[in-house]
Amino acid sequence: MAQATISVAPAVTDKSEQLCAAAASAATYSIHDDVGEVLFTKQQMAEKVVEMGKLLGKTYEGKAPVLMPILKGGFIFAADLIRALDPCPEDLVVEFVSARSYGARTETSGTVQVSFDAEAVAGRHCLMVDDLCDSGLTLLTVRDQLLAAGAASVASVVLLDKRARRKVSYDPDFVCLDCPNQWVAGMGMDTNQRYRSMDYVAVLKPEAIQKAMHSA
Ligand SMILES: O=P(O)(O)OC[C@H]1O[C@H](OP(=O)(O)OP(=O)(O)O)[C@H](O)[C@@H]1O
Repeated sequence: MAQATISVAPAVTDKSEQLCAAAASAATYSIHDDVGEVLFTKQQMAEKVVEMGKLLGKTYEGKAPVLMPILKGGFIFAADLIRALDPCPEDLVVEFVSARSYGARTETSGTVQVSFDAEAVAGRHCLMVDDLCDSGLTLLTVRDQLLAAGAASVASVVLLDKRARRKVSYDPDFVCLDCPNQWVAGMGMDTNQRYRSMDYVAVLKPEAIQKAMHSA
């Protein structure tokens, strides 16, 4: 039998800039072609997630928290954060929250549709995990519904906080990075469902936003 060999590429600590440069010269389309500016690199975010994992690990030690990723955008940050919790709280459980307000738009619709398992949160310390706090409406709405379902406490952690866009009286309890007032994508954040898989946060080219918004 022929022996299979796997070639190992040289270690790269951060690929964001190289990906954009490579996309610019590539003949075939890549989502990286649509990037106007890289705002936060993979490495910058990874460092913040490690710090946050230590802070939250200590904060929730002995509290048996419920980690609640807010779908869809929060799933990538939540996956990174849960593995960074140090120490990992005993009896930690994960429950997903479905929340949606933007759809194929860049402004919140003003109404957030929320669903979660109410039985799983009664009497528990809940930590909402989201990619972004923008108007604040999503986290405010989910928090109120968790408290109404009997949660013992509700706090939030976000990867990015876009304070300039706040429309309601709500600030996340834990913030990894402050975000400028620009439409951003990547690390779970979408533009009409695209770009969530980029492992960095970017400002898209205006024409790319228009194209994504008008795609099926
Ligand atoms: O502070 P806000 O103005 O409420 O905006 C923040 C929310 O918007 C995005 O979700 P979106 O409703 O776009 O759904 P998605 O997570 O499925 O992309 C994001 O993931 C946050 O949950």
